[in-house]
Amino acid sequence: MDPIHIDGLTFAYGEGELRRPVLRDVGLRVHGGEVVLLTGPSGSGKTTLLTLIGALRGMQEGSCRVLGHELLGSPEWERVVLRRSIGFIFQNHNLLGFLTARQNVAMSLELDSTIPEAERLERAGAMLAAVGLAGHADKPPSKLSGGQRQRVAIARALVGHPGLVLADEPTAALDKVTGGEVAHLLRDIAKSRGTPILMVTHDPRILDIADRIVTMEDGRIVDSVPA
Ligand SMILES: Nc1ncnc2c1ncn2[C@@H]1O[C@H](COP(=O)(O)OP(=O)(O)OP(=O)(O)O)[C@@H](O)[C@H]1O
Repeated sequence: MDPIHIDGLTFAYGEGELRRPVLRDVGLRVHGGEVVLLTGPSGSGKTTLLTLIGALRGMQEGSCRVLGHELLGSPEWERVVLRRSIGFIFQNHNLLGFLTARQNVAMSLELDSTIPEAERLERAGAMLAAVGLAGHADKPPSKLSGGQRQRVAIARALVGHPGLVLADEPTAALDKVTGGEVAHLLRDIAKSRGTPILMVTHDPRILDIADRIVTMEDGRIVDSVPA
């Protein structure tokens, strides 16, 4: 089964007279190992769709199957289980300032109590080396550049071998060269592991990392083309 399989997904914010539909009859598949970029005008519903797929928001109508879990009507415990299988990367990295890069990455392995702390830190160090930060593992985020912080966020999202990566504008705060490097790095690591990526982006400079580009307008998917 595809890691993401959505049919007839409709979603609205607000209730009664204030109810505002933002997603209308969305259907989307993301295949194993595929890198899909989700693009479209501001307000077209991209982030809302990503948060529904990531089980960060409750479904209202339609079917949304992610890594084998149907999210319509799913209980919170199942959504928690699913979220642990997803690597999330956001625009503002969300690293904890009082921890080192290595500790930030290791933290995402803490949910698995079978991994001893020494191994968590070792795996975090290896993952930081894989994103080119071997010499920076013991620095706090404040001592790193924007691009380096986003690499830490990539390491944190991937260290637990997630079944899916969801990224929301991961390069928006970076300059052109750094944004391109970070996007390619994420793509290369995910491809080498066969991990699918769904990434919301406005950034035309990184469209070349995609296998497929999906365009949304006014809550609907209007285009889905191989890159
Ligand atoms: N929590 C919320 N409550 C009410 N309305 C919301 C909420 N979040 C988003 N919206 C509205 O839903 C619509 C879709 O927003 P969404 O953030 O999903 O779009 P987007 O395509 O990701 O936009 P952008 O590219 O600007 O981030 C917008 O009109 C937005 O104002």
